[in-house]
Amino acid sequence: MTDQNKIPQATAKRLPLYYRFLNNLHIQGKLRVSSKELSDAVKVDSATIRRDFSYFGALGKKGYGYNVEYLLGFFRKTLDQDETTRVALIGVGNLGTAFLHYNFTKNNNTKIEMAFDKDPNKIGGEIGGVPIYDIDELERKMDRISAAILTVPVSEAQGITDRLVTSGVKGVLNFTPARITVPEGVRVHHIDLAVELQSLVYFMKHYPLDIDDE
Ligand SMILES: NC(=O)c1ccc[n+]([C@@H]2O[C@H](COP(=O)([O-])OP(=O)(O)OC[C@H]3O[C@@H](n4cnc5c(N)ncnc54)[C@H](O)[C@@H]3O)[C@@H](O)[C@H]2O)c1
Repeated sequence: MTDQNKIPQATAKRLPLYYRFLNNLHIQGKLRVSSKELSDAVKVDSATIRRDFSYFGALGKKGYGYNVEYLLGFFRKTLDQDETTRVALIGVGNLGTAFLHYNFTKNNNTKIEMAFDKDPNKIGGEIGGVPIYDIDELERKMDRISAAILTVPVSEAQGITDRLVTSGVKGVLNFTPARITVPEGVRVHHIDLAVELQSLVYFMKHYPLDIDDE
């Protein structure tokens, strides 16, 4: 097994991107891929790709590129593709409902197994094949769930997070604007579309891609 500690975090973050693209190539029967092709597809410059891949012991050959099968084998092991991570979603509102409809299992190894809400009209229902339980039953229902998606109102975020942590959750994908606090050993990734949009607009203004406009 490869020593994952040797891979820098920035590289590790790109692994799922690479994996998804290579898996599609593999399905199409492609045996090799050039760093240029990869770069165009995943929007990472080819120098970075070459550096990333050198950590995996995959050195591209000039005029040949990278062996798709070898890379996929490596990524599967590193990303533990064989083992599905069980995920719970808390808050089946606008955002939560959209996530439940989205099939996360199509391309990777995560699966939303269950959802929770406090609205009696939603409890007992099902969206995208995922059962919706009463939030009061969180501790009782959570079985081998290691990650959670948080799509509740901001005021509920910390309280729910505390309960998730007590139930053994080790990672939270936080869509609420709340800056939640967790004990050491629990990872929180915060996703804010407003920030992403602002950043896009900033780059559009200050780093325009269309050189004719300059
Ligand atoms: N990160 C982003 O880019 C982004 C974008 C839009 C919304 N949001 C945030 O995502 C969250 C959800 O937004 P939304 O538009 O889906 O809201 P929503 O009001 O449609 O949904 C919230 C859901 O949470 C449920 N809920 C409330 N309290 C609960 C509790 N204690 N336990 C379990 N469920 C509970 C409600 O019944 C409802 O179904 C909000 O915090 C919002 O600010 C984030």
